Amino acid sequence: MAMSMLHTFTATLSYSREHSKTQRQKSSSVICSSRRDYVPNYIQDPNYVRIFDTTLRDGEQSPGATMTPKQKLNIARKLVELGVDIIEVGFPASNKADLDTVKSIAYEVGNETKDENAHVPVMCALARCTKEDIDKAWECLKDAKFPRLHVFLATSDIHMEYKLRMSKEEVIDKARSMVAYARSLGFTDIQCCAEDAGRSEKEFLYEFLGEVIKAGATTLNIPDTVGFNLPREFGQLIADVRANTPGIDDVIISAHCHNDLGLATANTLEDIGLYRANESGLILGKLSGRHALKSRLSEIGYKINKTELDDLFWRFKSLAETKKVITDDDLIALMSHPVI
Ligand SMILES: CC(C)C(=O)C(=O)O
Repeated sequence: MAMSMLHTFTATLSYSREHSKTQRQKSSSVICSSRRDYVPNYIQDPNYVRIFDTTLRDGEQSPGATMTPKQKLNIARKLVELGVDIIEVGFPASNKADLDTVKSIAYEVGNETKDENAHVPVMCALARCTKEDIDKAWECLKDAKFPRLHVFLATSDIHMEYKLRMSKEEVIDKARSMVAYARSLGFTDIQCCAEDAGRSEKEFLYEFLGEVIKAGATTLNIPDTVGFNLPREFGQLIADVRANTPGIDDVIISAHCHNDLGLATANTLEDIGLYRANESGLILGKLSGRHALKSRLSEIGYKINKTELDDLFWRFKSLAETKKVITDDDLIALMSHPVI
């Protein structure tokens, strides 16, 4: 079961977020202003987050969530209106109906329009790591303005042993050669997915990802395929991938989280607008005392003496008169401007 931004109420669909190395979440006005010059492996504005919507593909995997071709086209049009950057339109090799639908949606909404300022999203199709699947994806997307291939292969021990029956070396070899094959057909925008990344052995994952970057992948999809990761763990996984994958600065990282434990949004947004309480569950505000302040500071890494606490406490109190909650960022700002 996965989840989407659009269909959270059904808890069925999938929701991905892409960002470059230094990105954080940003407002929709920034999203609109930065979208125009699409470069697959590079986002000019370091604060811009690309939205990859897989309602039409992963969303359909939930029991009872199947859609007719007409419904899919209507949804695709709505996604364009919403300004979604990348629409995963389907999995052409899975059945003929999907192939036809991907082709027609790519034609209807993924092409140049007369209005050169109109938003044309990237059209993405899923494929296993086989030539047949990749050929079908290319057949559907080759005339789109921005065609993207999403190719996947599992990297967790359990999937490699029991589903793929392949060794680590074979998995790397296959992924590398299929990314290169997609390039040879004409795909210049290739999203490579390490399926079940959330349960994969990390050193192997870095190696796999590094190799597909060398072969020509432009986005790396890091999924929590079985909806099993917790937010801190998933955040750490992304941080580790960033820190340890060779060539990572040349690609975009995409998070793809499933909602089996109800954590897809929290896992995806590495920030969900909640204030973090201290270990005893308290939020800092105008009623907080010295002890609470000192203990939160220590939790975020500041050790201060009595004199420093005296100084800080009164500045903290006067700030707390002006806002409801004092965040960690506020504390960091207060600490970086000591009066004594
Ligand atoms: C098959 C891939 C792309 C996926 O949806 C997942 O791993 O969650």
